[in-house]
Amino acid sequence: MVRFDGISKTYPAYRGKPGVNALQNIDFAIPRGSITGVIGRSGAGKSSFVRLINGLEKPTTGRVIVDGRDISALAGRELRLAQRSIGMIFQHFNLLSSRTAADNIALPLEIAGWSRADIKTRVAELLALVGIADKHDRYPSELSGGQKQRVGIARALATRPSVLLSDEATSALDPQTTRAILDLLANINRELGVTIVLITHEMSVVRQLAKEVVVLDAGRVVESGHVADIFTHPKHPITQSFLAEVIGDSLPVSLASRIVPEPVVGGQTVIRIQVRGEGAGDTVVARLARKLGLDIALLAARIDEIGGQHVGSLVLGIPGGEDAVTRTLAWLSQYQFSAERLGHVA
Ligand SMILES: Nc1ncnc2c1ncn2[C@@H]1O[C@H](COP(=O)(O)OP(=O)(O)OP(=O)(O)O)[C@@H](O)[C@H]1O
Repeated sequence: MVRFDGISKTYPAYRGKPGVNALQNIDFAIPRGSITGVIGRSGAGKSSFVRLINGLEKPTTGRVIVDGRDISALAGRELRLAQRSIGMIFQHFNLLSSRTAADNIALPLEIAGWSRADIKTRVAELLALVGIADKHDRYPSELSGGQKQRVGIARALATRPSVLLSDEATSALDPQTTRAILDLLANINRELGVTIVLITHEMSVVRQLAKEVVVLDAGRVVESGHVADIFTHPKHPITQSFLAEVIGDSLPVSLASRIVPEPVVGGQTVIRIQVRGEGAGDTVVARLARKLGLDIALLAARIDEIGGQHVGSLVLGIPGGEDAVTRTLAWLSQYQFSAERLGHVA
């Protein structure tokens, strides 16, 4: 388990630049064996958050406890020993270009003083684990981005850490390779029980891999919890904006161009319903049409899945004038669907 106890981090003023409160008043626990996504805009404090976990930064106040030990109080040899149980992978892989894949993976083991024979066995094991056993003697320049990140993952896991930190590890990869690397990380979490903490600005990464999420804004934790709960009921504007990246709130152009502000005789009122929760949107149109006896039109729909829950929106055309719209909105609010009026179409 990783625990932040009353953490704040201030970078001091430097060469005329003012000091920065990068993290403030953070009390937070990351459960053992979980996959936790840390999201936030640029400068929110994500990197500071993970650098505190592996002791690369010291907190200004508070303690960071990793597996029962106060990592923030350690220095020198004690810190280096503790850091063996915390692996890290990076956006640009950080491999040594003069070393083969195998020798890159061997590096932390050499530093930890393993014997040559043990290193050989362990490196072979790790190359197989990350699916590149055939790349043993390849140099980084001979590997694809995905293969380089596999080497990075193998190196990070070499000393059998209990925590793996990922700093935008898939940001430099194409979507297909990203998916493969995220699948690999999910397997590693499942099979080795390694706690994974991943910084990302990409919602698709959180959606595919994380079970828990921490939302940082201006150095504070503004929301945290299960991915499904947070994204079916996002409270903070930052969380809502991340969600909007996935489900979008733009209408199809052909529909948007038809919507007018004033009612159209014989036309429809356009409303948008937010869909949140498992199966939430499946039957709403049919139930609404049946209950109110209206020929409701489904004008647009976008539903996605996050943490096994549906999130998205349905855009409906309600015929029959103001009375029908009022009855529709009343019915929707009774079933806790939030709805907004977008205008009218002919
Ligand atoms: N070593 C440092 N010295 C001074 N200020 C720093 C240092 N590292 C980070 N900061 C500042 O602290 C704040 C938080 O930075 P941090 O890198 O933790 O955020 P981030 O969310 O990871 O951002 P990004 O997504 O852009 O990497 C920013 O205002 C940044 O400029």
